[in-house]
Amino acid sequence: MGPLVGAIDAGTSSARFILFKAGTTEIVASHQQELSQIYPQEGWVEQDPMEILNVVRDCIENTIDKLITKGGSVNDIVAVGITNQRESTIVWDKTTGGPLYNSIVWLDVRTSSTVDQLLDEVPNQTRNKNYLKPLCGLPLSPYFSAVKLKWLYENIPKVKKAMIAGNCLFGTVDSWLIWNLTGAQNGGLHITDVTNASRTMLMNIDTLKWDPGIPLSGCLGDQQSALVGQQCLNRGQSSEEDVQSDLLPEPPHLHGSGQVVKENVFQRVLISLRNHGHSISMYIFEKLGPYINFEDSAPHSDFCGMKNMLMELPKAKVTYGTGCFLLYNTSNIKVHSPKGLLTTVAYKLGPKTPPVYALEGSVAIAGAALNWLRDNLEIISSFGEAQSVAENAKHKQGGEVYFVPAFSGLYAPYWQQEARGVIVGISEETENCHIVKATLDAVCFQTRDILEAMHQDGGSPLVNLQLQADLAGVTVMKPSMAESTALGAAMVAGAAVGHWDLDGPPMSIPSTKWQPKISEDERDVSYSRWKLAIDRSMGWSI
Ligand SMILES: Nc1ncnc2c1ncn2[C@@H]1O[C@H](COP(=O)(O)OP(=O)(O)O)[C@@H](O)[C@H]1O
Ligand SMILES: O=P(O)(O)OC[C@H](O)CO
Repeated sequence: MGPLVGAIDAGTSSARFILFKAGTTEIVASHQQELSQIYPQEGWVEQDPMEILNVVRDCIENTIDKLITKGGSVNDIVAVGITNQRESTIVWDKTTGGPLYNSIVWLDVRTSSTVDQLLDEVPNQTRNKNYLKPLCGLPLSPYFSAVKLKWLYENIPKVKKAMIAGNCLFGTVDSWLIWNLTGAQNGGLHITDVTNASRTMLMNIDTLKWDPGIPLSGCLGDQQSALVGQQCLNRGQSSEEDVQSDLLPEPPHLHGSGQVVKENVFQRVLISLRNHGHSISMYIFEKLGPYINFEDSAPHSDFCGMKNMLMELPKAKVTYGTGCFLLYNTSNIKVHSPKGLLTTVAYKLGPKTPPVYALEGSVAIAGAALNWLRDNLEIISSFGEAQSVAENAKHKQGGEVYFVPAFSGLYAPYWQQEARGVIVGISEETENCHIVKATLDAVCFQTRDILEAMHQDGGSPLVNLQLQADLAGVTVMKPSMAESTALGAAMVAGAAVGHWDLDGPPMSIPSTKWQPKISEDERDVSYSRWKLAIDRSMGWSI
């Protein structure tokens, strides 16, 4: 059956293990299991590190069982990659191997006051959130690992004691899993990679060094992995000069629509809706309006040729899981965003290759809002039901409802840790279906917020892509193989052992393309109402 490449995808809501046929997008066997979340106090989100580890182990074991049933064997697996929820902070005792505290999940906002204190320490009393951005690419926010680690040191005596004794290991979920899967107390590797490290606030994004430096390799944060899996790569580009020329293409000859469309940088945004059914994606794309064209299903290769579409590979993707993350590959260039986007490491393929960077728009609550409808409000019984329930709202009064799911503040482009969720526009006619619809709308509006920020960000490379977009219109593709995150980890792991050629032509992934069905006026009116709802969510938890 082999060679096969495995990918461990340890997300926030679920973990999976997936076996791909090397060099292809074909899934041979997989297993997925949900993960529980612990909410000890308002705004606190934890997970049990042992549960994460055990669920990952179960996923691996079940997948192997399925492989064997199909006639394969463990010996067919030539490499395993790992991809994971980022920022979540785990500390454990290197002598016992036991966690010293639960994982503090990326969504957790207990460190708001820690961030506040840090802001007080910014020179010249400016309280500038972006003070460290030139160094690490990130604003000061409870989102990132460093503040979570500081909180653990200051608040959990066991952690402080182990740190002082030199027995405490810190890591994001990738490090925790790798340490355990490579022997734990008996020589387990305590490593991470630059994509995860770039989200701790502890790594300099220029030098890619810790303070002091440690060489890293081996895995990818889940959103960067999805960027690779969606093939938003810079194939064959090794120098800054090459990158520049790619970003300054000759204006292409426009075939097809014959209409020059003024659009944004995202002429091609790849969307990965993991677990989300077809109809729900339809709904989302309809809402994303100006950024999307819908056309018939067509294989990836057709897409590349269509409308003489610039022969360029896609550079951006959005992935919807617990949160929603849009990453735009900016090649060797670190684009600093004045509009609240993060400058992050996209990937680094081996010790001798230069790092590739990305601009990221992070949204904390996307799929998690559906969990809230199911588990807290109990107004849907399954995720799959959300679409049909929301459809009912179309035929009923009471539909002017907007829901800003700022459960733990708002991330990009607002970075407002004091924001909290609001549902506005409720009338006597409002029913469950309106709330469900408003939840799905919120996922779309938040993505649009990010797209707007990217659009406005301008900056030299993006402005040039804008020109390209002006001519091409906008196409968004949803790959039929939705496990882009795991695929990225498999690609990188496979490449490291010579079983995946990342420089070769892109793999052909059948995809569906989308374009809006509602009018621009309708879209603009609802988006301006969304902005009003955002205003109402701001500053609530002060
Ligand atoms: N059929 C569906 N339709 C819409 N959303 C779904 C569906 N199935 C799962 N989801 C959403 O996807 C999220 C989980 O996706 P997953 O890829 O497991 O996330 P993560 O990578 O964060 O672990 C859940 O929050 C859930 O709300
Ligand atoms: O669990 P996901 O897939 O929503 O991803 C979580 C992110 O990595 C958090 O930054």
